[in-house]
Amino acid sequence: MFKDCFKYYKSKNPPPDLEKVRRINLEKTGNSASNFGLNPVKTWEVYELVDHPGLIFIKNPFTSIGQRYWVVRCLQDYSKRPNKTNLDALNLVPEGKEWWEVCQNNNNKILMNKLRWVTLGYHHDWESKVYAEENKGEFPKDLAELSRFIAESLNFLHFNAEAAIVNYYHMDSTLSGHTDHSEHNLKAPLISLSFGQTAIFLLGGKTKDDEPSAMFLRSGDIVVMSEESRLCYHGVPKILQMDSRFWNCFEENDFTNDCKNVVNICKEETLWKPFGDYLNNSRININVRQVLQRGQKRLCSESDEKT
Ligand SMILES: O=C(O)CCC(=O)C(=O)O
Ligand SMILES: [Fe+2]
Repeated sequence: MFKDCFKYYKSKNPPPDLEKVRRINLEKTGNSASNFGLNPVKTWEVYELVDHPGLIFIKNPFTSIGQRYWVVRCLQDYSKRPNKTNLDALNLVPEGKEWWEVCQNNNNKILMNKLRWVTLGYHHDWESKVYAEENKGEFPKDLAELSRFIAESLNFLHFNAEAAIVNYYHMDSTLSGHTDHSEHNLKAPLISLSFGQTAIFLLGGKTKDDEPSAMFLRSGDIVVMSEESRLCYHGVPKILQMDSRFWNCFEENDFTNDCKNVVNICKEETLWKPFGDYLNNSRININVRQVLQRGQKRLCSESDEKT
């Protein structure tokens, strides 16, 4: 069922329907939203899918400059060593140099499209499907704070961002149906942020036989997978071209943040241009997870588990 649906959306351009949703009213009002490039919480449009309890959708709560901020972080900063990327195995970026810098200096479009994922914090080993203590990098403080702010706004308290996968999609990229089950803490929600071109997102059930629902994920949209939906199959069969109004509409300009050089790039059109050019044919998804149970200090390494 999931596979058939995946193929259907991959080959056609059907509009997904998202009719069966219920609106959620948030009682919370966070003051620090603007520090993260978010509009005030009281203006957020938040929905839960009726057929998938626990799947929460926040319709683009970001300001344009806020969207730009996270895009610059993903392209220029999170892609840097020692964070692990799919490029590590390919030896395409010379020692001492960084991917984004090399792409810009040589206008290297081929290399630009080769980056598919970066992991932050605990690295998820795709082969063994485990997170290991030895494989841990530093988790970016700004992304951890953004994630906690989003979680708390939805009443998920004490969310600790410990791992993230940043997925970089181009117009022909897909992500096949899977569940995210390697985290030790499966009660904590999974927070997914999308920027750039639009994705068709499929959300199925606990098995591949359940019929999935399809929805558009546009630039700035946030999906939170929690409770019953936390372990459901999901995937991205198609990326669709969108216009760039989401990150180019400057009605506001009061964004301040510790990363002054990033904010400066977001506000200066000439500095922003290469990032905007990338985004015109790409989608970036940041998928944030809590790995540990609350109170658990560290993961057991494999040898600990055996003894
Ligand atoms: O790109 C997306 O919207 C989903 C990404 C995802 O499911 C994952 O990284 O596990
Ligand atoms: Fe996933």
